[in-house]
Amino acid sequence: MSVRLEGVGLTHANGFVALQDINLQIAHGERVAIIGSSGAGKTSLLRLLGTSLRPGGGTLELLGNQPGRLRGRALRQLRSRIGLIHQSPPLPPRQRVITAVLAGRLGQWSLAKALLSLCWPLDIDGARAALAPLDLDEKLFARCDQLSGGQLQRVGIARVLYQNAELLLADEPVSSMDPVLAEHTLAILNQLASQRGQSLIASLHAVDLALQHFPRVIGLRQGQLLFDKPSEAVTRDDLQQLYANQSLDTPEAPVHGNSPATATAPPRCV
Ligand SMILES: Nc1ncnc2c1ncn2[C@@H]1O[C@H](COP(=O)(O)OP(=O)(O)OP(=O)(O)O)[C@@H](O)[C@H]1O
Repeated sequence: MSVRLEGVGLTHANGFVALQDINLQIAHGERVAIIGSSGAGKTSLLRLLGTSLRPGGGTLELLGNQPGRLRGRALRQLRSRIGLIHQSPPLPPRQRVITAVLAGRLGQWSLAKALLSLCWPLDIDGARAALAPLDLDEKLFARCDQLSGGQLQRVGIARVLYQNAELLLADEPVSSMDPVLAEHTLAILNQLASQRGQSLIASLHAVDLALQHFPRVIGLRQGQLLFDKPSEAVTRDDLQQLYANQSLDTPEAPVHGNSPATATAPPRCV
């Protein structure tokens, strides 16, 4: 299994319960989209899988390891096998695109090689090859602050493709792209992940893209799994239930309770 969660919950530092009783298994090489309304917990789930957050309860297994039991080098090794694609890639503005892409392998290189690569790009051909399918190879030596938001997102994707991780986690990876580019980029990402046997888990607001590109779709609502099924089995009712916005439907917004389970609107008087 690439990912296994059993009864996993997540409470943020301020006490907000973002995820509850998540049970999920994702096999090696599977491609899964996570959909759900704003605040449903998609990013929180991806951050758990990326090991930047720890579950408050339950069992989390990633690539055969329980990250909570790992420390130091072992944890770094596990992280080097996981590729993170951010909605806004955290790239230093003055950094060259080539350096940003090559940084994908910093976790796999020796300290000396990593430091050298930051000063002097070591694998120009490799970086170009990662950018080429995303039609960005002509920006190889551009500075990151000279790129548009959509181009930066593609640099973030190229960096993870160069990393060649076993598990790819993408949080709204095409949100800054126009519809045609978003479609093209998601197609390339899915095609490459599929060819390389990598698992790909992506959160998306664009339901049509999720259904079109991913064989399996998970619906997350208020921190809980509402459905988990093949994309062709997702129904209009599933989506209506997923996106039914109780706080918008009700005349008065809820004022008490800060967990997804308790932050439901009061019953309506008819
Ligand atoms: N660091 C944090 N501390 C406290 N609460 C948080 C934190 N991060 C997220 N939350 C809360 O957890 C809930 C889930 O947030 P999350 O970012 O996972 O949702 P999301 O589904 O990714 O939303 P969006 O689609 O808007 O990005 C939200 O109510 C959010 O306010």
